[in-house]
Amino acid sequence: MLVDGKWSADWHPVQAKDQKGGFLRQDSQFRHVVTPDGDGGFRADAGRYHLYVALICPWASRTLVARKLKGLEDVISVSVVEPELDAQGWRFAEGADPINNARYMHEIYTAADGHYTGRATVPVLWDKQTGSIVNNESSDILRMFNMGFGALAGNTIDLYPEHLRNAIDALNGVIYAKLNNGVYRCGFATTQVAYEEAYHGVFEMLDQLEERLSSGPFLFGAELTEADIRLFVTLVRFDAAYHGLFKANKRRIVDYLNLNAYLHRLLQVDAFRDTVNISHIKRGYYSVKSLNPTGIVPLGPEGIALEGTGV
Ligand SMILES: N[C@@H](CCC(=O)N[C@@H](CS)C(=O)NCC(=O)O)C(=O)O
Repeated sequence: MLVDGKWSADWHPVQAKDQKGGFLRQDSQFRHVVTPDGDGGFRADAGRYHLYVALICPWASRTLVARKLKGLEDVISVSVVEPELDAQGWRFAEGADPINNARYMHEIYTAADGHYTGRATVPVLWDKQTGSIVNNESSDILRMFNMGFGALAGNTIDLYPEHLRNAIDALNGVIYAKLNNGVYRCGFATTQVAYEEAYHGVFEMLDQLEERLSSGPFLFGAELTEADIRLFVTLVRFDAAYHGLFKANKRRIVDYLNLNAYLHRLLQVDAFRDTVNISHIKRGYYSVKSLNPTGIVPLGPEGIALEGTGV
């Protein structure tokens, strides 16, 4: 991580733990918002913003799905980091960052704030005009892509409709705690007790969702919302990475009738399918040395040989 703008120690997935040895995720620090009229300082202009992502990362993938669903591909450009994290975290291949010409993601953070202390996470929404980070919190970026770009968006689908907002927020909250972040708490637990607590939460949530999706097609019936995006990015990684590497191994998604059908339903939509890259997902997660010291990437499971275009 960065301490006062300097890369301080080799990258490690766990920097903070709770009293039981549970994994704690850091809070995002850049929380500005892009709006159609720029009243908060960042106006939605075509070509002004750049999105930094990793295709292994569920949080970054949320933003990629939303960008594509809203038809913002020509408005917001993208850079993709290499799937494997090395001692300095996320790395760019030669030429992958035409905006800042960075070699590592942490350079984007120090370009925005020379005294930044924290992890250099993706996604990041970068403002080319002021040379700064607008936001590094995927849930904010998702909402910005839904409404903040106004008429620049290529279509009018509303992923956070007024009449469902409270219900979406409530569902997002439990799915995040027990499942989206729950799988990480399972994988990065440093005690048996923390692991078991996280494990039970993951499968309680999957069981509840299996039930909920018996009447679909989406989490809120016929309306596709941001809650579906946030669930999808975890489901699509589950059998390939979380079941094995993170020891979330009571069941796989293919073992659930409704969840599996839902996952495949979403995969028929370009914005979902095209932003998935299973090879990046497997290589990336299995490169985490503390969980997989040999770095061997498993060949299985079969039946998920899904290769999207990346972005
Ligand atoms: N709250 C952030 C979390 C982002 C996050 O943790 N991203 C991970 C990748 S999945 C990351 O970049 N980790 C690198 C690190 O922690 O050093 C969000 O949702 O945007």
